[in-house]
Amino acid sequence: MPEGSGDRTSGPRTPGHGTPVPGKPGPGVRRRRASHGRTRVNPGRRIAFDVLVAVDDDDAYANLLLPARLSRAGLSTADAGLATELTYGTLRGRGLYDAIIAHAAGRPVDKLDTPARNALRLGAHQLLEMNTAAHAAVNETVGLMRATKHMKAAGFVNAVMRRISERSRAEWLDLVTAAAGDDERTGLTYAHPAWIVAALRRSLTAHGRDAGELTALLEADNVPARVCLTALPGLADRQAIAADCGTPTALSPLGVELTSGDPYALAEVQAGRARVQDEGSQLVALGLTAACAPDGPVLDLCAGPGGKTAILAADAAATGTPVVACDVSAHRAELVRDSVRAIDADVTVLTADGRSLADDHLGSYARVLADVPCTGLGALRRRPEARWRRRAADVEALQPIQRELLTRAIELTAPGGVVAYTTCSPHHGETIDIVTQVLTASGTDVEVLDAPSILAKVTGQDAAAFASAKIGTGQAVQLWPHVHGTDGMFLALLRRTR
Ligand SMILES: C[S@@+](CC[C@H](N)C(=O)[O-])C[C@H]1O[C@@H](n2cnc3c(N)ncnc32)[C@H](O)[C@@H]1O
Repeated sequence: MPEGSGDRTSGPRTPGHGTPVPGKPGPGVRRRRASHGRTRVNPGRRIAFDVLVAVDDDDAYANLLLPARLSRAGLSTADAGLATELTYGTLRGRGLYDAIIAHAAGRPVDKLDTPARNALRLGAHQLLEMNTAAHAAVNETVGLMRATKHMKAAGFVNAVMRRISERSRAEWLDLVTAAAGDDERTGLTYAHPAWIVAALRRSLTAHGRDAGELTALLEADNVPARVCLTALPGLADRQAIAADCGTPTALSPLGVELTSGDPYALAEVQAGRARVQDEGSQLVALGLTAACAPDGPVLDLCAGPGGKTAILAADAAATGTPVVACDVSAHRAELVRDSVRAIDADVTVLTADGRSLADDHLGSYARVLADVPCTGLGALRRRPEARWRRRAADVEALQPIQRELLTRAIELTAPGGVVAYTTCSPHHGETIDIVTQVLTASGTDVEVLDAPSILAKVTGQDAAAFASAKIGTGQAVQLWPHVHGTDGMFLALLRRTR
């Protein structure tokens, strides 16, 4: 029998004294009348619940759906803040909450109906992370079931919530990790699946860092990213934007960290002269513009939605250099067109598979950006559900296209020209391994540049701040959320020698 169905016979086999039986209210909790028409649910909590159900049922993206729902609902700042904390916090902590719910309900969470499962996740987050008083968290979770007309599940949810409320987070953690291996325990503690814990540990060392940084990295993934803007060079006045609503970023010479307000409401953003963009994304685009290369056109091979294209185009506008931007998705190519609308540059946007751009493009570009599709393991703080959606097998599945796109990027580059290979993942299998494999196949036609020194010039920092894996005679850059405060962007700069 699927759950949320008021199955009163299931649940733990030997409930102890005072332990509520799923489907029946426990001591001290009065059963509310089934007057769902009158059950009031905080609008922020209701939106969080709807988003969780859509993420679970329809593979929706919380970072897109939640802002849309919030702006439609016109909530107070407090309620919008509550909705955001409930949604993101619950999605991030799903691994631990599911283990606890399964224990308290006596069955795995995938045997529960979607509404009951997500109401319980929300309730567990309130109880164990937000320290909401037990009676309030239980009543609000049950009220949510009633308000959304899941009357039969309300009793079951009530009983499971009461059982969860009997232990603290630390006690639950001890209980559900008692038989767990190291990575699983670390994952449940720091809200990551065990395979990502293992992959990030290995990636830290592969990029020349200490495995002891793992906890700091996992914690950084659980902190919402700073909101940063790029003031496009020649179009927007960075200092003026910073004076208005933020502070200049420490690393990117184009960046402003927003300290208040809605970035999309800013006049400069609406006019396309400034863009919302992570500081790490700014840096890898600037790494390509700062490398020494012959004069000649610029290609952005995987351009959508156009954040980096806008930087490349603004830079190229100063010299009248043509820019070609390509994306396999027509919708994303359209976003690229929009990203450069304010820039007075010669930009051509193509909808095409970068692996098979027409042969007349071969060997013709002075600078090529290959910002390839990847797992996004460096941007987990932006997409709280992504860590639970991704699978270890995704890394391997993406490798062929990453290799093909980088190989094609090199073929499209003129002799002496520079390719930037970038990912928003630090996974060694998508970064160092891909560059090494493609270099091996390219023989002596390609050399690896010293990307840390190039970024040092861009940022005014010491190159050591960006030191990462040595590849051939050069070195890549791996940015980290816990070190640089940016997304985990990877950058390798390669010169085609002939
Ligand atoms: C990491 S995103 C690029 C982000 C972009 N550079 C930016 O800064 O806004 C990767 C992009 O590659 C595109 N893509 C995937 N496969 C491709 C292919 N074979 N050829 C060209 N683009 C591709 C995806 O549609 C996606 O827009």
